[in-house]
Amino acid sequence: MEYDVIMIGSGPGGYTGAIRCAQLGLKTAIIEKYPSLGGTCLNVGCIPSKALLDSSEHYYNAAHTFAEHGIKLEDLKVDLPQMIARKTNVVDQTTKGIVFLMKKNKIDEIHGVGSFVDPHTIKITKADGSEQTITGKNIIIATGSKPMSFPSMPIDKKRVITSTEALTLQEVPKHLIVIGAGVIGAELGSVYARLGAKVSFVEFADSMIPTMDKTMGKELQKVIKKLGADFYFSHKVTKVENTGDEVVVSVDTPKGEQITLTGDYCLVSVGRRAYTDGLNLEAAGVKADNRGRVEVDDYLRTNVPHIYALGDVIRGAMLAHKAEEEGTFIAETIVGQKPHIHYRLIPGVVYTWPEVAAVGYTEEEVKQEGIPYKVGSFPFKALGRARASMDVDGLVKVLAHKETDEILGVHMIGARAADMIAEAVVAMEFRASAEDVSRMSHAHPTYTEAFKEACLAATDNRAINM
Ligand SMILES: Cc1cc2nc3c(=O)[nH]c(=O)nc-3n(C[C@H](O)[C@H](O)[C@H](O)COP(=O)(O)OP(=O)(O)OC[C@H]3O[C@@H](n4cnc5c(N)ncnc54)[C@H](O)[C@@H]3O)c2cc1C
Repeated sequence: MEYDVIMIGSGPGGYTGAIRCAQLGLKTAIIEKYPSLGGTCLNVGCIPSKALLDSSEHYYNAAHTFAEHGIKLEDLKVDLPQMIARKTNVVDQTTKGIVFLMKKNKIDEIHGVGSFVDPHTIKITKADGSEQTITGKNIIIATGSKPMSFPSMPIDKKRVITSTEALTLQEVPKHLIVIGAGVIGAELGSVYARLGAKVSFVEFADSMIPTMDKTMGKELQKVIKKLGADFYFSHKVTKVENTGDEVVVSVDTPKGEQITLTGDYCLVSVGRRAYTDGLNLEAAGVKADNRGRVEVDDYLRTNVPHIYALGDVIRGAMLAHKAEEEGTFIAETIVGQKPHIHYRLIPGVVYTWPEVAAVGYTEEEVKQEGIPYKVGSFPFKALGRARASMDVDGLVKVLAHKETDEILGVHMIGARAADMIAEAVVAMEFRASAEDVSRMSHAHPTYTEAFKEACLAATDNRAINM
């Protein structure tokens, strides 16, 4: 065999796993069908969406909060093409960094569509039509996911768009209809709401971010409502039609009535599905489940023992850091180490402002599993630091075991929640109790005090109002 490991796909799971393989002395090749490395996350996902979220927050603050800080601006304008250009520049810099890391770790980078010829052989079809065939002792499928849609919502990439097109719009929509108020819909909807678009969320479930703790969805709705957005929960989209300059979205209400919403753009963000198109899994005998996800065991092995899979193409949360952990896990498994991933402790974040972040059980899950629990929560408006910065929206909610006080879940909405959740992950990895956290010193005044106070509240209702 030419390679110890062939990685198919260069997203966060693929490039992280390839680097760990190389660090462990395995001769590694990475195959990527696009000209740039980094996958969904770097090119059309995590990084560009965060770049636009930040730009839109700066604009919103300049327009709405600077005056109260005593900063006066005149003639404030949104220059969306410049925002998009900055985002593209951030993406380019980041993807170039991955190319550098491949070279540094002596990983062979091959561009083209990889497909199985047999369980050890991969054919790469390049953009110019030429082909190359390579063999590997181990093969890792890291081909990610693609946006989902339904036949009633045909994507035309002009007015009926997915997250990919929403990251490159050249004008701020007048009225953006977002189908699906999950993480991606909430983030991109809030970008354009902050830039001045009227945004309407149509969601089949009864709240925003429906897979997270219900309290978070309600709080997020309150802050997004302040941006002028409106919400159609428990509503079902039956038809989406591009009529030229407009998009008409037909919706069934919970009472069975039919209404139509008319906007200039419609973002379809109803989820993503595993991507294995063109891989020719059959030639290797690799099985996928009925949702198209590659089936893996606890070691991330497919039914063919030397073929592994990771990230969005397998079961579990579609998150970049989950894929990264799995890349490292597989590399270490191949060389006979005993790595560890604690799936329950993979945090989830929504990068709206304020941010939402969570780890562990939701309140709905502990109820469902019959785990005895208690709740402590603390509002941001009671934090000195939050008031000084005018970041008073949000709260921290801690779920702890009723008898042992072990922290079971932490849910935050508020400024810097995305960074603050790391403390909760560490605490839970070491099985800390709410009292353990409440007895650790947290600098004052900081946002992190909200976590300490929520733990105090969960321990014995001792939160101190700051
Ligand atoms: C708008 C948006 C925002 C997001 N924000 C976040 C966030 O903030 N945080 C977070 O954790 N997650 C976020 N995600 C999710 C995150 O992007 C994915 O979970 C992550 O990219 C999955 O990594 P992966 O390595 O499994 O696959 P991917 O990143 O999807 O990479 C797969 C790669 O495989 C390549 N490929 C596919 N088939 C072949 C083939 N046959 N041959 C060669 N190459 C192939 C693809 O071109 C792609 O480059 C976001 C997603 C979107 C869409």
